[in-house]
Amino acid sequence: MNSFAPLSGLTFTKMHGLGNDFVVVDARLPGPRVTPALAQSLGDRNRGVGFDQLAEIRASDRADLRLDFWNADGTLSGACGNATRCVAARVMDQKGTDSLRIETAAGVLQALRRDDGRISVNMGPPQRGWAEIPLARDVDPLALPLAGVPAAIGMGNPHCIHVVSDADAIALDEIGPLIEHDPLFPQRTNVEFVQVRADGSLRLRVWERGAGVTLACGSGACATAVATHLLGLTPPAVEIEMDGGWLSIDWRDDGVWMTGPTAHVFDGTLAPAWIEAMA
Ligand SMILES: N[C@@H](CCC[C@H](N)C(=O)O)C(=O)O
Repeated sequence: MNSFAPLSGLTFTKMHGLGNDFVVVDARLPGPRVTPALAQSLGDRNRGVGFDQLAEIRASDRADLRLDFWNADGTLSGACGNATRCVAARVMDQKGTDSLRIETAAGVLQALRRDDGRISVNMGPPQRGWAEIPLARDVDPLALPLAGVPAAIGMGNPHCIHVVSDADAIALDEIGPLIEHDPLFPQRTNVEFVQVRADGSLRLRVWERGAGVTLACGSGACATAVATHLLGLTPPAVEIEMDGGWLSIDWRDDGVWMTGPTAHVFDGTLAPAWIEAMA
């Protein structure tokens, strides 16, 4: 017997989509419930496991499963595109299927495995009205009264998209938190800086609400593709390069489809003593 094996505790799976990394916990199994404090402690990259988001699987009577998303700061989000694709990939592997329906706070989402192994999720229609995004007051979501005149789009979570000439020149870790907490966003916001390249692809960098700079953001890529299309800069289907790699986004009649790779990194068990010390 491995003498380092924990006796019992909370099991989890570590996954990532383009370096946007996740701890996946199956709350249908016995074990401690996820709370804001547990999410925050688990998200600590030094004292916990570390993640951008924690995806909590729960039972659903409307779909194959339900997912709830926790940010590293212990707050909940209505959507997480990359975690949805990652969990879909793992569950499809386990069930031997190529399609899955996943209930989220933003609705029931369809996930599919493509022939090349990439996973697609239909994130549903974007929210374009100021109250649904939500914004604090009635302003034009495509021309916000903020520096740089960014656009706001909801994908089950709020996004503030800035079109810039050089996305790599932006001091994301300085500007990101200021916009995340701007009073125009009553639920705070994710913050995107996007550059439209000569070949029609997009270069995107994201400051995530509740997580900071991440290597990729699925809902951010969807919101950005919607915004650049509405602004007349791109067709409805576009390739987006983030720091962690590429996502294909396609805004169709039935919703915004997002396609990209996923990776299963490892499975683990939290030591009971760690859980007790954290409580
Ligand atoms: N990484 C995500 C978005 C996660 C949630 C976000 N930080 C929020 O609070 O809305 C994605 O892939 O969509």
